Amino acid sequence: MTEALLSAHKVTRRFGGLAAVNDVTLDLWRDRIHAVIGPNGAGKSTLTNLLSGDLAPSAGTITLAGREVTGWSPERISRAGLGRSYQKTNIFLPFTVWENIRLAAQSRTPHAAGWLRRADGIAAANERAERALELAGLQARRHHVAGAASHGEQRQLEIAMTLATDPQVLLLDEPLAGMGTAEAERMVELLLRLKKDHAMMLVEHDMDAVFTLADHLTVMVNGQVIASGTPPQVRADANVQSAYLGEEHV
Ligand SMILES: Nc1ncnc2c1ncn2[C@@H]1O[C@H](COP(=O)(O)OP(=O)(O)OP(=O)(O)O)[C@@H](O)[C@H]1O
Repeated sequence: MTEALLSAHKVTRRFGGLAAVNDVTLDLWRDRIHAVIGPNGAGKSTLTNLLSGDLAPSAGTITLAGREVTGWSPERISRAGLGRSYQKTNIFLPFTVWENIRLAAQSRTPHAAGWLRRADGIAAANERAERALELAGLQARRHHVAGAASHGEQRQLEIAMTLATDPQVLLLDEPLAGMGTAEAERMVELLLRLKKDHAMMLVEHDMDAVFTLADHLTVMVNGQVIASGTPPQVRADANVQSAYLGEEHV
């Protein structure tokens, strides 16, 4: 059996007396979407920050593609194969869609000495950017100024910029936030396309999308995992029903 691409083992993060993430264990596998859900303040963003290296855990270990990465900087974790989209946009609005993706791809180019190696790096960055543009379905928007793109297209662009760094693991923080029905449907299709070559963790409040997309669900409340399993298993869990889902998905 192949191993998980990303594993968090008994990860805890305290802020003073508060355990925002408390003893959380979770595995992300290629070709699977793992949704993390829970009410506001449950610890989902803190967990994402721990996995991406934006925060260091107070306890526990994180392994990425077979290497322990606990305490590594976000840049080093990104180079090791983790891509993360942020709730707050990282897009340069005056630049075109292509320029934004190209810049993200270039951030992965080593600062090689010598013009030949630099030229190789530039060609590789162009290829990564082309692939990301196509995967995200933004070819027709290539020359559009990012600031003039719709909200849904800007979210697609954020994902394309993440893809341009060639990640194996994707952490997506509310990719459907603020979207209308048609935009949300396009994003769901995109995420299903991306699942094929990536391990994906999805933090999302849109329960229809979560139950459409997720192969595995982890439910957090007050920093702790209260349930973890397939969507039918989680749907049937009495604790989850009372803590979070209410009646509509039962
Ligand atoms: N830097 C920080 N310092 C102190 N407390 C924090 C910090 N970041 C988060 N917290 C607290 O940790 C808890 C978990 O917050 P977190 O943002 O991870 O929850 P969340 O599930 O992502 O919520 P939401 O769905 O609203 O984004 C909350 O009580 C929050 O106030």
